[in-house]
Amino acid sequence: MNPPPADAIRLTDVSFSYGDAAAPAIEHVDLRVSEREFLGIVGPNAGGKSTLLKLILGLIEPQAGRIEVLGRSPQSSRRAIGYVSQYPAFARDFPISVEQVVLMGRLGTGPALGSYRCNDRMAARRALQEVEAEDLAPRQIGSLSGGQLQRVLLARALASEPQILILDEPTASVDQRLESDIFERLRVLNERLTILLVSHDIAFISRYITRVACVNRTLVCHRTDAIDGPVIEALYGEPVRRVAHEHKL
Ligand SMILES: Nc1ncnc2c1ncn2[C@@H]1O[C@H](COP(=O)(O)OP(=O)(O)OP(=O)(O)O)[C@@H](O)[C@H]1O
Repeated sequence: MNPPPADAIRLTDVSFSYGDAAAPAIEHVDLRVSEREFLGIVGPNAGGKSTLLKLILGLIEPQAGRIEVLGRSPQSSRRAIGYVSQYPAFARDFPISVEQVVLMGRLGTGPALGSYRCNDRMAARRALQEVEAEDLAPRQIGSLSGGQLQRVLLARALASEPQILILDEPTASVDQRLESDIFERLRVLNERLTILLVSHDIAFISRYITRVACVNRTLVCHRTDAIDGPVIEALYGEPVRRVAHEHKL
């Protein structure tokens, strides 16, 4: 019998509050994500989804509980995570080429500072090939369509050759055809990468994910085979954005 897959991410009784905020953003959260799992993360606005991602990325530290990423602290594993944010961290009219944007994904992956090395350029090219956007390399970033930009941002995350990919609403600004296109790519990438994906649309993502974590200060996981098709409709009726979503402690 094959051994069960190792945990890529493990949170044990994690709580986090911002400054002197009255209520914690995340409270008593337990979560285990296996290697090569594709986990969806849903929840209402201000439910704590981005806070959960920031904790896993090691950008903030919990006041209570323990987080392990690939068996180490989130800070030690930071380079093993590729991250696609909801909004690009640069102005669309900044005069920079697609290749240079994807190369940014190599920053911090090696000892050299300043100029990129040959293997950085090769990794950037491989990442662009993987999202079928090689021909976009010389284009100015500002000239891309929303769907092309999304693919380039995915390539930037892949350029660091990560083991885990984390995406925060990657398809928020693209239409449904492009959304399906991105998700088909993620399905292929999931054969070798663990993927965590924040979305407001559980009905759509349930075709691709194995489990969904509902975050509303606390966290509850559901297997998608248990909440498929008509059950999703019955549970949510419409996108989670509009659903009052309470967890009992
Ligand atoms: N930097 C911050 N300082 C203080 N409070 C914050 C900060 N970032 C988030 N919060 C608060 O923490 C709570 C959780 O926010 P978070 O951004 O994690 O939710 P979210 O589920 O990602 O929301 P959305 O779907 O609207 O993006 C909210 O009450 C929010 O106001």
